[in-house]
Amino acid sequence: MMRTKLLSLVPRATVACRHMSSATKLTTVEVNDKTGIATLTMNRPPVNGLNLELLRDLQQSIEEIEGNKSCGLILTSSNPTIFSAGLDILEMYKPDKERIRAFWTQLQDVWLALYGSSVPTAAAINGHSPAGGCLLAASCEYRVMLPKFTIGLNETQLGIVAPQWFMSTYLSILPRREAERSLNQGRMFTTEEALRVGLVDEIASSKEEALAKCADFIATFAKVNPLARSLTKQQFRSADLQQLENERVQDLEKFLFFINQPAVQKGLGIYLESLKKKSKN
Ligand SMILES: CC/C=C\C/C=C\C/C=C\C=C\CC(=O)SCCNC(=O)CCNC(=O)[C@H](O)C(C)(C)COP(=O)(O)OP(=O)(O)OC[C@H]1O[C@@H](n2cnc3c(N)ncnc32)[C@H](O)[C@@H]1OP(=O)(O)O
Repeated sequence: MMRTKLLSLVPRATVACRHMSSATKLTTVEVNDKTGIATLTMNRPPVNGLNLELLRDLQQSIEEIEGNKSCGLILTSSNPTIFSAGLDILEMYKPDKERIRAFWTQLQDVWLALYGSSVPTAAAINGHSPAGGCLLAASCEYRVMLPKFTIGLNETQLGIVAPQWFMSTYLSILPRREAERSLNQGRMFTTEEALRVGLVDEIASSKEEALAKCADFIATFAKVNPLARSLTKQQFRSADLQQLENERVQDLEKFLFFINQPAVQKGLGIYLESLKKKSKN
């Protein structure tokens, strides 16, 4: 394994990091030698749109962290204002038949790996986090968010329906009434609102502070037996994980049927146009 000191890329207070993966282009993994915590950074400009390749790299990085006996995983973004814009709409608009199957299957794999991860997980949400971005953050056990950003499962606003496992992820954090209402509304929460409803656990004023708070959360497990901790986590999450495992093929077919509806394609086209117009103004 390649061991590179990345002192210039990390805050001064951090002692040393092992750069575990450099082969992947869209994610990086750095393990802090002192704490043993791995930081997984998404790096797909301009908005960390979750396309097939980013999802593949995410899964590879999660597996790398699991296999490397890291004490925990912190998910974050290299973009200073966007954690992740969610699924790359270009994967779903006028899709290629084979690629869209691979894309959705890969998204399932990433969720199974992250939601079911055996190590403690936290998200340092250093920017906007709509839809699939929110799903990733919500799949972690703890969330620290920077002010003046937004987060939420906004699928209904785009005319699409969040599948059951997106809902289960919300329900693992939010009270049922809040989860149902905000999913139906496609509500995006400001950082402060997200804290109030419990969608995020803490607010930090900088990315460094968010990473430190995530590391503090992970450190709360330092004296807990790791096997007891991970089996307990698994028991909490196994029904949700098992449900998708059992229904993977049906879930894929439902997604393909839904996304290929002319009305859904039309809606996605209009939404993409509105995003493009906005970015030109
Ligand atoms: C019964 C049920 C059965 C099955 C289930 C069926 C269906 C479920 C299917 C799908 C589930 C989908 C979940 C998703 O994740 S959908 C994606 C939702 N994402 C969004 O709505 C976010 C949209 N983007 C934004 O709000 C903003 O871009 C921003 C806040 C993230 C960032 O704002 P900025 O002002 O900083 O940047 P922009 O100028 O807006 O964007 C720059 C650039 O990026 C393009 N872009 C933005 N987001 C996306 C995206 N998600 N996909 C693709 N492209 C995106 C944007 O168009 C700009 O492009 P140009 O520079 O103009 O080329």
